[in-house]
Amino acid sequence: MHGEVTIGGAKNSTVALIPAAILADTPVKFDSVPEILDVHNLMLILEAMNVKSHFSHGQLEIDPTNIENRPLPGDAIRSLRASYYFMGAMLGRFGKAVVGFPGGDNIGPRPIDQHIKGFKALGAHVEEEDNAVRITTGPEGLHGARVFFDMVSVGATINVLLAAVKAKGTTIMENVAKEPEIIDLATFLNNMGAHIRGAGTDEIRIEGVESLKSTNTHTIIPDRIEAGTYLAFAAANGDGVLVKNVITEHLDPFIAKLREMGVTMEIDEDSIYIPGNDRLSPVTVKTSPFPGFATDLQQPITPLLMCAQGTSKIIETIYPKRIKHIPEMQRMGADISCKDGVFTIHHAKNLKGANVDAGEIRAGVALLGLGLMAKGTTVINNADNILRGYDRIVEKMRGLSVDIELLTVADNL
Ligand SMILES: CC(=O)N[C@H]1[C@@H](OP(=O)(O)OP(=O)(O)OC[C@H]2O[C@@H](n3ccc(=O)[nH]c3=O)[C@H](O)[C@@H]2O)O[C@H](CO)[C@@H](O)[C@@H]1O
Ligand SMILES: C=C(OP(=O)(O)O)C(=O)O
Repeated sequence: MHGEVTIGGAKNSTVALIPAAILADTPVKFDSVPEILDVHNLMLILEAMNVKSHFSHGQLEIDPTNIENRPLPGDAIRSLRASYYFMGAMLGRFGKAVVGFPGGDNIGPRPIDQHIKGFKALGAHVEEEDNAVRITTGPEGLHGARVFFDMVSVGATINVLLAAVKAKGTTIMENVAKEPEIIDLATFLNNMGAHIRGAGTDEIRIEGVESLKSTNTHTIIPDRIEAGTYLAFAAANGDGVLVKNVITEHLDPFIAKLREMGVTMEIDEDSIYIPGNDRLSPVTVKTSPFPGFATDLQQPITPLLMCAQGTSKIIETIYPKRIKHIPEMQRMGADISCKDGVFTIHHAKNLKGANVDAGEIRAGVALLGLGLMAKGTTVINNADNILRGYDRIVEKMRGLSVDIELLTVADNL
């Protein structure tokens, strides 16, 4: 790999910002929007609610002024995890919501009990029916409340925040997630008149407001997981790769791990250059909520760990069943195993290209990374899972001299 790559807007911000847009009483505009399947599926959901949207060259305009509370399309809802943000957003907008159970990556059980606990604390009535969640409120609508989350959850923090932003009175959410994407969402809402304080700390305080109005374009923060993916691949296969549009602070634990492995990096204000060809040491990676090492980067860093002289370990504490890549990597000749959420990764000697399956987004991209190191051609089936969240990945990889081709294209991309 050789050349430059520019990181796109964060998937996990974008998929929260789009549902949040329906809380506005004006059209809203986003910039630096990634070209990913999740965005197209969220646009289909908006369309079903009579919300017009237009997406071109990284600019997304959404006009929720004629929104109607209509049933949402099941296929689009099931195509991504973040469709559940319509629960909080529709509650905030209409005081009621019926949303099908979400899809998203197949990475083991993903309960939403904390989201529901938060909605109930705000005064909502929640019922589960026919694979959907029906949430209603009385004539008074939602009211502010104190919510203590039993575990740190990105999704529950965002969903309850979306519901609370227009609720009457003060909401205090404790033990919340601190991910940069939550700060991005709060910034967008505050710029429209919301009163959210503490995003990025473990307590968020919201004073409900009556109306939200957009007056400027919101530029989405760069995707730290996309950046980490390219950095890991560059360190494994690179011959001079510059990764641009990076907020390096968002990648602190990842960069620290690369450093511990012995990866040479030239870190600038908003870019990182990796010369490549370093002799690498094995490490132990333990995933945890931000500011810890992101679970979404444990699979993308795996091919790099196979370049180290020795045995590395990954301890996956968030999704111990996030293992879809393992049998596929074994078929490519990798010496990797997993027991109870602990992955053991040995130095790889004789990797060979194979026909493999992208079981989910990060498993898929990790196979792509391993394919770069393997002899021969790798064919990745179900590549839609990668396209769910990696902005123009084929184009970007080609720009880094990778010989890659998209064989079938999803209908709605
Ligand atoms: C769209 C989006 O932003 N997705 C990200 C989000 O997913 P998501 O928001 O689904 O992940 P959470 O932070 O909610 O999950 C963290 C942990 O809490 C558990 N949990 C969560 C909610 C709940 O009500 N009950 C419960 O038990 C989950 O099973 C998991 O073990 O954060 C994950 C953890 O950083 C990332 O891997 C995903 O990329
Ligand atoms: C798990 C992920 O996404 P989602 O929550 O959208 O399934 C991910 O981005 O790695």
